[in-house]
Amino acid sequence: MKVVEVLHMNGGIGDISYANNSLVQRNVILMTKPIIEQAMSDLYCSLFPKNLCIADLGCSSGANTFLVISELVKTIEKERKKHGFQSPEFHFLFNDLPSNDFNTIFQSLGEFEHDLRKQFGEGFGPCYFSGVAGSFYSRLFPSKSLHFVHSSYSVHWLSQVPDFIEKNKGNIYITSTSPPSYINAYYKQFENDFSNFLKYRSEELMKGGKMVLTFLGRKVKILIPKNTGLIEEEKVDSFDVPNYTPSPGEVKYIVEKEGSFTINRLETTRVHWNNASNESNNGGYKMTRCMRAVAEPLLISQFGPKLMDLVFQKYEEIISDCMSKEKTEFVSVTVSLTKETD
Ligand SMILES: C[S@@+](CC[C@H](N)C(=O)[O-])C[C@H]1O[C@@H](n2cnc3c(N)ncnc32)[C@H](O)[C@@H]1O
Repeated sequence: MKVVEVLHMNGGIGDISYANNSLVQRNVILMTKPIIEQAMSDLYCSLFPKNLCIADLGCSSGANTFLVISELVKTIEKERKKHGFQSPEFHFLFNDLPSNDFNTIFQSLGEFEHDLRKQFGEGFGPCYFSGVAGSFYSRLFPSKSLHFVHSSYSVHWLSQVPDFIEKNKGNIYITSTSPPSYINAYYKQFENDFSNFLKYRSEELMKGGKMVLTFLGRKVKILIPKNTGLIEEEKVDSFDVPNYTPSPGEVKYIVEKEGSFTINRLETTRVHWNNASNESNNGGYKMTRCMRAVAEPLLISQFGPKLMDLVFQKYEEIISDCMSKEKTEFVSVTVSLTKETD
């Protein structure tokens, strides 16, 4: 499987689209808002740039990327008014893999810019928007061209499924019974990918530039339905999900080992699944739609489209049962970084 070609969220604005099922990710962004705000305000007040270049990496196709941008703009507008400066020229860069539904973003840009102008009034901007298709595990932008990089719930996706010595029979992801060599292969892949990510961003960010990254972190109970005979066993055994949920310690270790960035903040947040889906009764249904919007294209690439309704029906049963019995929560790890050197 070539992750770069296969991975994307469900596009469009339909029932099972990412755009309509990304409330969990929205709530995560809202929870990490103070960290994003502080990083942006520190950056603005140390450089007072006249042109400001901001990139959202793994932006997908929903409104969450606009939420991040408008929060960043709010912080900058507040600070520049306080200091009596003119509004900077904004350049916003939306990045995702080539198969992402960029059209949904582009079609919303007019309305988004109109809302920004309405909110910030005379003297705001101008704003320029660009879509950048490509993997963030490669160079995406010119050297020292960026002031600020944001990425939420994206960098835990790996560039590839690692090479395994031992298979993880009957499962498509790490579970408590996975062989240690399988878990280690995932960690090594994450370490390699995240180090490359840091290296490329350090080349693209200017001195004093900042980056806030949020990962889906460890300690989440992994709810993957055991194969119940719906799908041939060999197909399950030959498929592994290309993502790794790191612990805060692992993030810290890799950032320090790579050496290009200083850590300003490293925080863990927890979002209860019922809060995450804004539902107290129908949480299982909502969470299933959210998972489907994220995972379906990947699953279709291995198992075909026919069984998807049935697979997610089963998933909903398991997840609803689990949510009714125990505390189910997402753990997010957020790190705020500065590139101190030239
Ligand atoms: C769960 S979505 C998060 C979207 C958005 N940031 C949010 O918080 O709602 C993860 C996104 O990361 C993108 N992604 C994964 N690996 C990537 C890579 N190597 N380069 C660029 N984007 C990637 C996926 O295509 C997907 O759109």
